[in-house]
Amino acid sequence: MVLKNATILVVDDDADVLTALRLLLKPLVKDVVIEKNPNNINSHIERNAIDVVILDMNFSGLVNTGNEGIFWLNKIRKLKPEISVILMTAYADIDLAIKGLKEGASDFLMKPWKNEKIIETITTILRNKKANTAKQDNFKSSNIEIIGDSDVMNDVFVKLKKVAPTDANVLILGENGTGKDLIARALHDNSNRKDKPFIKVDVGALTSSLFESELFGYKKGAFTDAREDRKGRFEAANGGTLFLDEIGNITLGQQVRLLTVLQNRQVTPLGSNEPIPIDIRLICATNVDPKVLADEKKFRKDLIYRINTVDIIIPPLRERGTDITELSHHFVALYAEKYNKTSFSFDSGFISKLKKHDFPGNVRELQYVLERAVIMTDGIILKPEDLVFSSIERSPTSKNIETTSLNLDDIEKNAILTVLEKHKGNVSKSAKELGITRAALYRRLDKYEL
Ligand SMILES: Nc1ncnc2c1ncn2[C@@H]1O[C@H](COP(=O)(O)OP(=O)(O)OP(=O)(O)O)[C@@H](O)[C@H]1O
Repeated sequence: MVLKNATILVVDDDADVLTALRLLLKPLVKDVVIEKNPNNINSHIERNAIDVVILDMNFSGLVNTGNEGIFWLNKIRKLKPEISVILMTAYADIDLAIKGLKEGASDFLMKPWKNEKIIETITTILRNKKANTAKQDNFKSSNIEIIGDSDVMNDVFVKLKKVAPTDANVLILGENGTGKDLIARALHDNSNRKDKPFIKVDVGALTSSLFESELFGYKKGAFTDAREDRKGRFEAANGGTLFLDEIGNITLGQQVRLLTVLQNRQVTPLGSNEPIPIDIRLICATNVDPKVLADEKKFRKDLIYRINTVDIIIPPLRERGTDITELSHHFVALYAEKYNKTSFSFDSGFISKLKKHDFPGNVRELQYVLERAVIMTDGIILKPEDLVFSSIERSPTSKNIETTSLNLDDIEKNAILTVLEKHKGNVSKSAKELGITRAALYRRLDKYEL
């Protein structure tokens, strides 16, 4: 796909290396240009539309600058900053390669190289470039970067681009952790309402008594604890977007109340007789199987029609092909920065191990696994052993749990695992049953390393 249209320049003073790389890449890319003498880099990049340069770091003393690779890297960056540079280095020069990353190289490869690693590195660089250009054209958002270049995700992006500027109600469907929240925000950020509020409510986690007061607001004295007037979330979102998450988990009674507000386009706070007109764009999301939503005993058809002018189905991570590579580079770079670590490179088995896992917790699970890997590793090359998959995503069984202990932590851990098992790993439902927020449940999952 991206490789097919790429032109690669390989610069190395070893003729065998040039031949081997040309033979490897020629069938995959548009063109491979090879060059022994780095002094000619300039004319190649002026003459050809080079996408990626694979650059050796040692050129038997052609220039005397400490290191030739870094010298030529800087030249390329100065002349054509849009060209990506991959440094080729021997293991002993790894510190220099890291210096190269800091100076703008996209990645480095170690000699002797593995063919699949070279192809994967080039593909990732080209994909990131393409995704960034596409995002600049399509989905500009100040703080959201939605990674993905698989066909299934590109279909999602095409739909998002069409729907975002309209006021259509959108229903986002997808498993836990697929990015529904992120997509909802992106829809708002790319709509005409972007300068107005974006209000998210996790309706699935609201108890029946909280549902109305939270959504519709209340007047002072409406019930015992109502010590002052409080705006509901509908009113808070006025002019902007209201995002109702976990909509598939609300009761039939709650569905009726929601439908009434949506039909009348007005809310009446508890304890008041004066309806307030509301102007919101509604986005809903759920991880509930669409078949359940189609079951009239569980979900009202009239409500579904109202919230679902357009539906967007976010595919699970295991169906997104090589997006996993791109997301991994993204998260590893993010966490390397967060934890003040150096740039990381991936051992060839690292991505293979990720690809073999089926990620029931989707992108969120990948994110946690990579954050843990970045924190725990001592090296600069991430290896398969650095990946530890969490057991909570694989419906845990209470058989593993110490049930006789009366230690409070054990009891809490036990309760969490039991509830997670009951709800097949669904964090929202589990949090609701445990009587805590999703954030509080995630904190405990972290605490018990579940
Ligand atoms: N395509 C993506 N690119 C970058 N980050 C992503 C992507 N998809 C998801 N994420 C990240 O993964 C995490 C989980 O995403 P998000 O909360 O949007 O999922 P969700 O489907 O709403 O989950 P849940 O069903 O549990 O509410 C977030 O940190 C989000 O930023």
